[in-house]
Amino acid sequence: MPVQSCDTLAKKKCLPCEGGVDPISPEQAAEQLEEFPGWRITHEGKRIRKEWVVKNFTAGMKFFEACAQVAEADGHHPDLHLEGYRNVAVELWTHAIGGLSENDFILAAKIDQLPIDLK
Ligand SMILES: C[C@H](O)[C@H](O)[C@H]1CNC2=NC(N)=NC(=O)C2=N1
Repeated sequence: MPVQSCDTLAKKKCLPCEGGVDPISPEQAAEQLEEFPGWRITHEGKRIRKEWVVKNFTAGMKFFEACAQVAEADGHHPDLHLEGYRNVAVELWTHAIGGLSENDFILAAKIDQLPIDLK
């Protein structure tokens, strides 16, 4: 996958993924993440993750609702974490291939454009 800007990726739509393709390599993922401030690679290169501290629990839930809208529109879904009532994390990976695909970076770009009430 060639390195793309967040803007370019945010204009794309996730494609249905039923498996049968190789995940993006950790090296390619690291290169692509240079375009994504605040995101990092986890799980030996199989996921990407970003964390925020939001104003309060409601702000976290509102952010998750906005993430849900984007996920449902694109048919690709994040893992959402809300701990300690305001520590929010989003993890993205393509379950069908057990690793990262372009879909994960498309969704990350769209999630980064969502409103979020920070602490
Ligand atoms: C057909 C459709 O692409 C699949 O059911 C989708 C749904 N959402 C998904 N979300 C994520 N993160 N990974 C998947 O493999 C996935 N598969």
